[in-house]
Amino acid sequence: MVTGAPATMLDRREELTPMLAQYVEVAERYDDAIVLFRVGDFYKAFCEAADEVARVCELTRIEREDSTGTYTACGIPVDNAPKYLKRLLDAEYRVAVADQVEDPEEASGLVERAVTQVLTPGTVVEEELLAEGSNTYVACVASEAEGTEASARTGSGATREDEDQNDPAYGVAYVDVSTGECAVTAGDAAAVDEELARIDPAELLVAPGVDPAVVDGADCMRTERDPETFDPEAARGVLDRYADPDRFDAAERVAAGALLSYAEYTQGDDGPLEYVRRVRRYDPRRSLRLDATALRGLELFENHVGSGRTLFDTLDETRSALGRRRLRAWLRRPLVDREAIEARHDAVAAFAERTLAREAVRDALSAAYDLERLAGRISRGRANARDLRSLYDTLAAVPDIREAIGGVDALAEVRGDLDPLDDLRELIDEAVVEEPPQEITEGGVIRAGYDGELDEIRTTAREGREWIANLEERERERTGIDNLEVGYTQVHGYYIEVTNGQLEKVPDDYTRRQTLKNSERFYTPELKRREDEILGAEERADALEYELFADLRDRVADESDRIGALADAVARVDALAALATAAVQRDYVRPEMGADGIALDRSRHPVVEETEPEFVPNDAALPRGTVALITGPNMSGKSTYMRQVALAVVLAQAGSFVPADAARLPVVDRVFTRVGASDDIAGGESTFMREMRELTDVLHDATGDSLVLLDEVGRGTSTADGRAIARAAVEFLHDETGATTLFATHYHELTDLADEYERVVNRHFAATERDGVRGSEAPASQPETPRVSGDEVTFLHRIREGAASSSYGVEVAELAGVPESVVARAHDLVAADRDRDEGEPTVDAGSGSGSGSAGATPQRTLDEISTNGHGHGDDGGDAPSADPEPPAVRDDAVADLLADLLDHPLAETTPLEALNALHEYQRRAEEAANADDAGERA
Ligand SMILES: Nc1ncnc2c1ncn2[C@@H]1O[C@H](COP(=O)(O)OP(=O)(O)OP(=O)(O)O)[C@@H](O)[C@H]1O
Repeated sequence: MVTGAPATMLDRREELTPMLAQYVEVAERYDDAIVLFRVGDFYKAFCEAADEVARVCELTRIEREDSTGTYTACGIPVDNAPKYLKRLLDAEYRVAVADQVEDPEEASGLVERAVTQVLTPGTVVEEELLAEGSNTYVACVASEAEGTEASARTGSGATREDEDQNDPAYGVAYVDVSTGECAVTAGDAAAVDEELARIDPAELLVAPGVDPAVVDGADCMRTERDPETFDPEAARGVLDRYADPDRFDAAERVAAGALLSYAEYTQGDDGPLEYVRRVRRYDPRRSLRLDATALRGLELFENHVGSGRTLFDTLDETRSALGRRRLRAWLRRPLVDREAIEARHDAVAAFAERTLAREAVRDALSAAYDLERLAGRISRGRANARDLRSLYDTLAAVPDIREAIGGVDALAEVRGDLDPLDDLRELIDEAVVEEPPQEITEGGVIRAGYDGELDEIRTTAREGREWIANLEERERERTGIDNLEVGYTQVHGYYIEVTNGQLEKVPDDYTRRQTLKNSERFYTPELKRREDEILGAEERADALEYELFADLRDRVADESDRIGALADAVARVDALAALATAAVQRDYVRPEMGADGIALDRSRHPVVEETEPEFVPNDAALPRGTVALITGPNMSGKSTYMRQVALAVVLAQAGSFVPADAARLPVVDRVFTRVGASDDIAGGESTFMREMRELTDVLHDATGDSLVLLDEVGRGTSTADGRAIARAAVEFLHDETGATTLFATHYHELTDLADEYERVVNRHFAATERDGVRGSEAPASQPETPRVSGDEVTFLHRIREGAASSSYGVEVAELAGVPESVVARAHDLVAADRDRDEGEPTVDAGSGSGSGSAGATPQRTLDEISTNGHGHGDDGGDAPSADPEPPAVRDDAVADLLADLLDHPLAETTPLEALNALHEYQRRAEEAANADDAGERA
């Protein structure tokens, strides 16, 4: 990274020209940024900074030579700056833009320049650099106990319980500098992780005392700040400019204060950001909690595989950037207050029932500009006349929206908030012409009739121009020179031109101004006077227009609270109309809230159904506290089913209708997931370690009001361990947490739990396969016609009562194109395994990681191991040579080992302890095996 003052320039400091010396001076103050200097129509960088700008932006460098020697320079054209600035930001640069802060014409000597803005990924406000329908946040994490104390407490030796008691309160603050939205909350380390996942900042500031592990999950640019900005008193001082600091906790104060001080710094350090009108303090528990794993697992906003579509994409029927951001926020933080949820459902229902009103509203919204960002620009003094006209156009759409939803009770509240700001609209319309120019310093902005003085000046200028327009004719008549012409040049002003042949007719009051080859140019005293008058008037008019405009902009800025409130209402209307549109177009149903458990009739997965032409709807009946064990072949639809149940919950609580024929849903406090292919190895953790970490979170934090999705828990380790962990987890969820749980598993023996535990139920996914190979679902017993094609498995994607008997791993391997010989061999092994088990359910070859299907050791069931010690008899000639004979083990040692494993208090085990424990269990298993071998040899 090349930031601050370029080294070469520092070395030659004494010799630099005044302008380069000025560059070095500014660059030294912004040593964390690459500094760009406004010179003419370019933003320029010099020496090493120039080399870097040229490299990142793919621009040419130029060699410059002056009295002090040669140096390189690189310029970004001002007109096309956003494109290049974006490249620098993408390369994780902060860019300090130094503008001329003095009129070059008035400057004596070097024009004064100062940094007017520091562009950073999280604080950009340029329209061209911002994503339209989403927020760009910069966030800050600080801890209450600054310094070493805080980090010492979260050291890895602590158990979760210890952590809970001692965990310092962290403050998390975030701000969108383009809209002024700013909020802050506090919580423990886990809450920080969860909040950062939801905020999804583009840039993060971390206070010095915060343990780096706490912010590990945030995948964005880190920004270092001077430790002093995190000083509690300094932070309080900054926050005080925006809100009463005593409303916040110590950690919140530090986070918000340090953050706002950074935001001010990036906007040119001109003091408080007027458009950050409030610092909202919120409690994450007042919304349905979705941590990073859940957001990812449910693919709300991101999808790394498959169609690439997300839940948000599917629902996004909004018509404005405001609405789009709001819908995102609703999905990110669904509600937990039943009344509030039902109020949203009422509003969506009202829109869903009224097609005309809905379409009228959506049409009107299409004309709406991004009010929040407009208001931001207006308050920052960066709005031009076109921005004010955009505000006018948006305000002009409001009455139509109000009219369309008039008289609808469920929409009365939002209608009431849709204040069309008539006074402001009239003011703008009176002041600003309909199609103003881009520039606000060159006139043509203010309407006639708005200001008496301006009108007078303009009249003077106009009369002057009229007088000049008629001059040619008058002078031709007066002098008898037929070809006399009146013209104007930038340099010489107005002139009367007479060709050489007519010069003798020139009257006495003509004064020579310029001699050309074939003609002479003259002026008269009156022409000169008029010229001065016109030019003076135009200049004064431009200056006055600018003044009037700036004044108007300030008056509009004074109304930013009202504009903000209107923006909020427009965002709500758009999001509600969008949800209604999605509901109507995709046939969603209004959920009945407050049920004691989940009951979905013919529910669908909102995203998969869009791409799957024959999506099979499925019911879900899960009374509160049910643990549903879901078995079935690979690819049969288990993950999809679990996700669709969770998505119904999320959608309902976000205010949406849900994809089902009927839905009765509880209000859930938290959705936990450990679903699907989250085998990404983030942060260098092993897959299993990550899985256990996620499981720990679930077991630790789930409540009776939570919904838990677990997919193939334990598959990251050996079958026996995985099975033990899965069983223990089910027992714990049933006995201790009481969370409603969907648990997909390939460990068929877990299905026995349904006999032992009251609220454990079995569900399975059916498939048919070529005749006679396996008797999973006898085609005749099925209500629907089974889809058997050739000798392939056909998935019915239909959930049923009871447990599956088979997992079809080998068939799936075949579908996936695993070589025929391997498939054939795997079939043989599965058959041999089944013969041995005599119908006893076992873990299928091909389950979990799928390794079993390609020739690994067939696994024995838990019961086999614990009851007779020796799982398998002789395999005879059928056994593959690679298959070692299962080690004979001593019953007592194994029984003890299993008992310990099953009793292991998972909920109180940190991931590290889990690994250690596993290591110990493995050691004991080996010891038992060796002891037995030794016994046999003796
Ligand atoms: N109800 C359904 N109707 C139609 N197609 C479905 C349905 N459910 C799932 N599918 C399709 O089946 C495929 C497999 O689904 P899914 O990943 O849910 O299976 P799975 O049982 O979880 O598989 P695995 O055990 O291998 O993880 C997906 O591509 C999906 O599009």
